[in-house]
Amino acid sequence: MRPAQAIHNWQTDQKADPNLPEQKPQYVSAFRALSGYVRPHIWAFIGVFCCTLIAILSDLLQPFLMKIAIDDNLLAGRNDYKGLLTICAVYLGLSLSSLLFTYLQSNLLQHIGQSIVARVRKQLFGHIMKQSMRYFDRMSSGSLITHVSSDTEALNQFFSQVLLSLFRDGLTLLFIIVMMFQLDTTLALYCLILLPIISLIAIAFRSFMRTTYQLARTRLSRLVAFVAENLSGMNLVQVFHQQKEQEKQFNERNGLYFQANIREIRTNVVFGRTFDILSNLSIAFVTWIGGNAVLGQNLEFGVLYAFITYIRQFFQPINTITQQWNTLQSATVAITRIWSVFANKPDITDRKPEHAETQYSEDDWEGPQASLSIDRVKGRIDFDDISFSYEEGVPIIRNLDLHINPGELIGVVGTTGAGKSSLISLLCRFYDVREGSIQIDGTDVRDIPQATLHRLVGLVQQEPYLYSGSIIDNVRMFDDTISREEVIQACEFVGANSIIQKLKDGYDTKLSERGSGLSAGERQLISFARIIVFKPKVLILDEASANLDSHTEQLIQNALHVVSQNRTTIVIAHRLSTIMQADRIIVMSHGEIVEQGNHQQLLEQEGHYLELYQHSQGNIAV
Ligand SMILES: Nc1ncnc2c1ncn2[C@@H]1O[C@H](COP(=O)(O)OP(=O)(O)OP(=O)(O)O)[C@@H](O)[C@H]1O
Repeated sequence: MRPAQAIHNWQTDQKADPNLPEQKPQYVSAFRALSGYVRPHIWAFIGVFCCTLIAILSDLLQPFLMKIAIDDNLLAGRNDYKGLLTICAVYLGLSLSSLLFTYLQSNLLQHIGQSIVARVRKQLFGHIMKQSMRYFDRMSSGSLITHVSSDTEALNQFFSQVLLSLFRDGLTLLFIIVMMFQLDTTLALYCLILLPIISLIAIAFRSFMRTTYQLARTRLSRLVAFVAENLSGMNLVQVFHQQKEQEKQFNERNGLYFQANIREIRTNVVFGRTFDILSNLSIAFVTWIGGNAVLGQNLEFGVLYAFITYIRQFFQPINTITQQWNTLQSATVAITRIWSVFANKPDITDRKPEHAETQYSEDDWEGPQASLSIDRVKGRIDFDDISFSYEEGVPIIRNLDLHINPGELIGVVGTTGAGKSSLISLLCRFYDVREGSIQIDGTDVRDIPQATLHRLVGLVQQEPYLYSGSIIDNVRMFDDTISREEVIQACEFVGANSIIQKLKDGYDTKLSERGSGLSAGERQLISFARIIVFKPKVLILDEASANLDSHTEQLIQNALHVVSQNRTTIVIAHRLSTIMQADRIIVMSHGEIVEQGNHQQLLEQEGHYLELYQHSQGNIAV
């Protein structure tokens, strides 16, 4: 596959130069990485090349045509009106052709750029989705969002601006030089003296402008971060009457951004004018040298006219090419960053069955491990002497043994940081154990395809996540094969129906981001309904630690009761009242099980559980 080849190229290049700092543009490897994406569009690129060529030639033949009109017609005194009209018609045709082919070239290139970017973005998102939780622990969501949005956009700029400019402006410069030599070698050589001077000035200005541009961007991002922080902590700002202080800080940042912007605009204007002056000086220079030659009858007037026009056209491509240097730099950094995401292989993957050539999916889960069929799973869970740590040398769970019978309701309690959530993360295979094994009905979870495992094990999280969308879609997780009736039935089952009916549009009520229009308890009830419609064999509930009102708490208790029927259930409890009726309660401390038994037995042991119970009776959170 071509993108795979591109990634391979990128990885090879990284190995070849491992000491390069991450942010430094690596032009060669970036271009090599892109090659795999470019190949499918090769014919479109050839089309762009042809259009560009025709557009450039149409532009550059116009002064030449004027030269013919002046020297061969007007100054030759031939009074050839027909010839003049033909020249004017060809001139018009060339202008139209330039317009048409520039339009085609730009449209085609935009289309290629956007197609490549859409493909990279799709693959990038898919790749990120496959990463394990360990990866998300390391990567901030902010930087991942940047990779998927702005970095891919920088890729688009690479095609639509950098590539186009290198291509179009490079060719234009080349053709102008060829035309000049074609017209008059001496005058062309004089003009070439100007080329390095103009280029040096343009480069110097560009690098100065880059500094001012970066300063403005940095100040803008500080301003945006400040606004974002204030919006998310708005209640704190209001409670502590910080409005005036925050406004003062905002004004300071706003002022700095304003200054940076003004500096950027000024630099832009100075650069633009300097370029204009240089252009005029060059024209004056050519007019003086060329004018003398015309007066001495060593040069035709039409040639001088054409030269002056070419000199005018000479500046535009130099200006654009130097402008693209910044874009090229940021695009290559972006490409390097995108490919560093691609290069990261997910550390939790489905194991291949023996002798299989390809990664196996849930459909071919019929290997030696596949004696487990979803419908026949009873829900026995064995944690066999497991040990786990997030970071090397910092054990979180140590030699833990826990055997849960099918249909058992297990409560897990313990102090904060005891390792309760980590235990269920291992069962869901968000992480892999370092030692020991976890089995469902005797099959190691590492041998179960992840898609199947996540169908077997349903998780209601401490902070249930609701998506922007209707309640119906949130319950059935956008799976249209689940009918509206099934959703309503599930909601009735867990007692969420009466709450949903009271909402403005009932089941069609659109929830805002993360379901912020609902209370924590209501969100939990909806996620219970989700569990019911997906019918997992094992249910894990990481109970919300937030205080719920007694009515919602009762609703949740009832919901838990109904969803745990005939289903192995593990409840991580923050309120002991939730699990007092559990078949067995596990007490964890520092990654170990220190006590287990039912509520009464544990109270009688007069150990950790009793202590937690007494705390909870005193309304202190466990
Ligand atoms: N992603 C992570 N990376 C590194 N350390 C982590 C991570 N998640 C949890 N920990 C650490 O692992 C330990 C156990 O955390 P865990 O969340 O399993 O505890 P818990 O018993 O569920 O606590 P709580 O009751 O507060 O939710 C804690 O010391 C925590 O800081």
